[in-house]
This record gives sequence, structure tokens and C-alpha cells, in this order.
Amino acid sequence: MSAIAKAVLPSENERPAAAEKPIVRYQKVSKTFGDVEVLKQIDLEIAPGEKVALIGPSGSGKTTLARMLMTLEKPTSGMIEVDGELLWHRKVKGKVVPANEKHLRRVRQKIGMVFQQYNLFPHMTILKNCIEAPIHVQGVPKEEAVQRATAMLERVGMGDKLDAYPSQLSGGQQQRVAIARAVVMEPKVMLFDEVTSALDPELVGEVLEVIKDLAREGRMAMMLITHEMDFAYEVADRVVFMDQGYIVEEGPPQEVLENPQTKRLQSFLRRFRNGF
Ligand SMILES: Nc1ncnc2c1ncn2[C@@H]1O[C@H](COP(=O)(O)OP(=O)(O)OP(=O)(O)O)[C@@H](O)[C@H]1O
Repeated sequence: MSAIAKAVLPSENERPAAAEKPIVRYQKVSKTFGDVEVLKQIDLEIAPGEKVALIGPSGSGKTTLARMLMTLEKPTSGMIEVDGELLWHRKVKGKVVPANEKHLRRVRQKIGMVFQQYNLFPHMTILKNCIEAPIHVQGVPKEEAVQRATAMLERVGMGDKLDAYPSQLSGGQQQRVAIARAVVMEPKVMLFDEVTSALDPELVGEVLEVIKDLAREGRMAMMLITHEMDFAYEVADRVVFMDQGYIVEEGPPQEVLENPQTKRLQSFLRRFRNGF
């Protein structure tokens, strides 16, 4: 290296860290059902390992936003990128064209999702529920899939139920299995859509604890749609408040939840505190 180059290159620890590429990037994403536009030009980025809580009144578009990432709903316009790749589009010879099914299937593997309904396969044991996709979708050898699934089920406190069937478990236990089943695929980003709203109140805590434990690990990005404000406060790095298809306010939980700037968020939080 020449003396000049040496002189201008900052040393390793002076160099600014390269900005991390987002794992998820929505760019001007809109969604219309019939003639109703339910999402309007949404821009949202989630960094690797970042936990984002989406809050907002019923019908504000939170689930639709998540469903587009899970390829269950196609954006009407705009682009979504996952881990540097376009989701609903692909590049062919420099041109952007609509994605085909093969492309969608491949990119979708980077995303895990848990819904309100746990949707476990009723005729399969808990362990089998958790090894099916790694084996058949990802081509993981059976022995490794069993090891991975067993470790994950132990982590969510279901290690003693590997041979049980879903109908033998409580709703909270089934939801913990559904979380293990999604995380065992090692997604880059996990979506949790109102995962506790179908549960009896006494079962909510055990499921939230499992998510908090996964969040602490820091590796996976998370998008959490929740009505549990204390949970959002504890888990999220950023809270995003949506209303009528727009992102109205976003920021760290302390700012957004304790010092809301807009009338809409103030009124939402007031209604929330008063039990709606
Ligand atoms: N498949 C669909 N066809 C027509 N309208 C839809 C469809 N899915 C969602 N919508 C409408 O889009 C709007 C946004 O719904 P969405 O479920 O995304 O809101 P949300 O914020 O997740 O609400 P909630 O908190 O009640 O789950 C609502 O007005 C809903 O009725």
C-alpha cells in the first residue's frame, strides 16, 4: 500500500460501521380490496435482529401488511424486499418482472409466521409437526431435523410432549409448538400476528414468555402485531402505530407509548387504557 493510501485510510476501529442492510423493506406499498385502499404507500424497514411491534386499531391494516410479507396477499403497488431480494418481483436481465411461484417459495423460506390459530396438523405428533417442513421443504436430513426440533421444543418448554398429539395439549401449549415449528426453519424474520388473542387469559403469559426469550437472543428480526401494550413495551426496539392504512407514528417504545405526539395515537392509547 502506498504512503498516501495509508495516510487516508482510517484504522479499523475508526472506520464507521457499514450501515446494516434491512432484512425487510417495504417501499411505497399499497393494497386495495375492491375500491377500498387499506394500505397507503407504506415505507417500513426492519433491520437484522430488530424487533418491531405494530399497534393500531382494528382494521388499520396491520395483518394485511404482514400477510403481504408472508406471500398470502399481493401488494397492489410498491415493492417488498427480504434479505436483499425482491419478494413479489424478480430481476431478469436487469428488468423487474412479477415473481413466479418458484421465486416466491424460495424467498418465503426466510420468513416464519405464527397466527392467532395455531393450525398444527392434528394427525401428527408434536415432534412430527416440527420436522415435516425442515425435511420436506428444506431437505434437512431426518436425524438433524429431529435434533433441531427436539432442542427447539425443549426451549419452549414442550420437551416432555414430543409424542403427544395437538388435541392433548392446551391452547397455550399448542401455540408454543407452533412457534417452535416456525423457528426451527431458522427464518431471518418472524411474524407474530396476535398470537395470544385466541387464548384463555391464564395461558397468555406462557406464550409471551416464549417470545420474549426468543427476542432476547437477538439473532432473528421480529414483526409483532399485538394488542398487549406491556409486551410491546418490553420486547420491541421500535413501536409502529398504524391507523387507516398509514404509519402515523413510530419510534422507541418509551417515546411512542409514553409520549405520543399525534391525537390519533393519544386517543388510541387512552381507549386502550380504558379497556376500549
Ligand atoms: N380479503 C379481504 N377482502 C376485503 N377486505 C379485506 C380483506 N382483508 C382485509 N380487509 C380489510 O382491510 C382492512 C384492514 O384489515 P386488517 O386485517 O389488515 O387490519 P388489522 O389492523 O390487522 O385489524 P385487526 O386488529 O382487527 O386484526 C379492514 O378494513 C379489512 O376489512
